[in-house]
Amino acid sequence: MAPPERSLVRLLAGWLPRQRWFGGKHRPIDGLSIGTATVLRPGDPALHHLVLDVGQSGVTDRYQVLLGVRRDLPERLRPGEIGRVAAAGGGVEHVYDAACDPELTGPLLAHMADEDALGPVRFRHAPGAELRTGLEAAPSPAEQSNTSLIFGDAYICKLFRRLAPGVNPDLEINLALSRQGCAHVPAVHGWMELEPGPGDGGEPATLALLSEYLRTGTDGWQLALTSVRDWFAQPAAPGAEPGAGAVLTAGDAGTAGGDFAAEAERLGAATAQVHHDLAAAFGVTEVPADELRSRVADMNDQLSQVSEAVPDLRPYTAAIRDVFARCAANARPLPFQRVHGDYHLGQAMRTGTGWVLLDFEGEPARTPRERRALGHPLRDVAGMLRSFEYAARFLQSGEGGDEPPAAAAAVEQRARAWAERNRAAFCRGYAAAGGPDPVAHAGLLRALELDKAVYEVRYEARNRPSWLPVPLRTLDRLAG
Ligand SMILES: Nc1ncnc2c1ncn2[C@@H]1O[C@H](COP(=O)(O)OP(=O)(O)O)[C@@H](O)[C@H]1O
Ligand SMILES: O=P(O)(O)O[C@H]1O[C@H](CO)[C@@H](O[C@H]2O[C@H](CO)[C@@H](O)[C@H](O)[C@H]2O)[C@H](O)[C@H]1O
Repeated sequence: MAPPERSLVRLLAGWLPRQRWFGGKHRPIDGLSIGTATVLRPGDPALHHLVLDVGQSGVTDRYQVLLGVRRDLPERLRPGEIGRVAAAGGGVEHVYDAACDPELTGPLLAHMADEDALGPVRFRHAPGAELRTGLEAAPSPAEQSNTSLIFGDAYICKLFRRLAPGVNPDLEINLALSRQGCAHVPAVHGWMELEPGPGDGGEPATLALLSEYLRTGTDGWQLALTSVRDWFAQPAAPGAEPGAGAVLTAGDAGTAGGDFAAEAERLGAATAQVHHDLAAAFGVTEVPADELRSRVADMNDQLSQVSEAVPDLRPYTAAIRDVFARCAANARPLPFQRVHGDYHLGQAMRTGTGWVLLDFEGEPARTPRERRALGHPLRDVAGMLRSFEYAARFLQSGEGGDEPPAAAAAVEQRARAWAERNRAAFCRGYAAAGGPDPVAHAGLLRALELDKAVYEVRYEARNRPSWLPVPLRTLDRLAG
């Protein structure tokens, strides 16, 4: 690529907001500059590693991009094209998203095996790990906040897109849990990091995490949706009129072909085990009641911000505030610890040997400090309970579509029965394996679930507006 890079910056400013992983889609980009640019592979095709400083509403975020540069762009790479720039020796070159080019991403593995350092980009492997190199990488088709590359059937490498200073909690927690001998996380094989610049506090920022690829795994979200589909395909109970009350119950949801409850219970147990190991690795702090009250104040702040931004939330805000107020009024000292922080069915994979938990990065919209903050483990339980609600309601059409009210009520009743059965099973498994009993902490759990639902309203409004009805649909009951 030829300097100056002004035309590249312009191209990137147009391309970024169209990327699933770009966290600032809801705000215009006020300024974009290239923080670091490192050639990881010269020639044609070339691989450039860029850290971009993206200014939006007075805040600057750092994003990582891998750019491929070629004189001729083969058809298969066209979907990733970002644009054309002037070439150093005259003429033009194509710039594209290198994540879709195995010729460029394959060598990342060899760099990790050799622990290379190229400019500020350092490659590391886990202590004692002997990496298999020469594997072809393909971008993962998963719906995700970052970009993952799958190397053969051996490794998955997650390229963190929005960078935060210091070690990423996903790497930090996976390494710590592996050291504890935790069976519910994938093995860490390597990572990439960026040398700290001035003002980074001397700690390298994690750029990528290379983990064991769980080739026998199916993600919990897909498994749950299969079960929900089966459940919705069941004929109505004999004599039942569509919409008639009390026809289908949580117990009936267990008679459907693909019952998920046993898996939900095992997932609850795995979650409790991971919480136990997190406590062993990072410790537990008994926080005073005031700390919980201060967290509730943060929950109220988030509620105000989201209802300001998303008017559909406003009808529920008063009821949500009441639940938060009751939680604050009943506050007492609680044991806080490191938790997952963004726990849902897509963060758990069912493998041949049991459930494995993924992605300990925390919620993408939170600051690095918030992501690392200690919390009550029921926060994760609340996240997963929300996910059962999501799965149950995912197949419901739009806002009820053109269905007559009675049919819509019957559908809602089925969704509720599936969610109730699996929520209860998960909580049972969690408590039986030693986690704090969700039933005994009902007020706290309800407040945490509502807080998560408010977060989801903002997440969906920003990232997937067509999904917004999903969290809204559950607020009526949860806040009532
Ligand atoms: N170790 C793994 N083995 C197999 N698939 C994985 C693994 N880690 C993640 N995945 C798949 O990739 C998806 C996204 O991973 P995740 O870590 O949640 O990424 P993100 O933080 O970008 O959302 C998961 O839902 C799962 O389907
Ligand atoms: O990308 P991440 O996995 O880090 O998490 C973000 O995206 C999730 C969606 O991909 C989002 O989860 C919400 O949708 C799920 C269904 O797709 C559902 O199971 C979750 O319960 C619901 O919160 C998550 O909130 C967000 O942080």
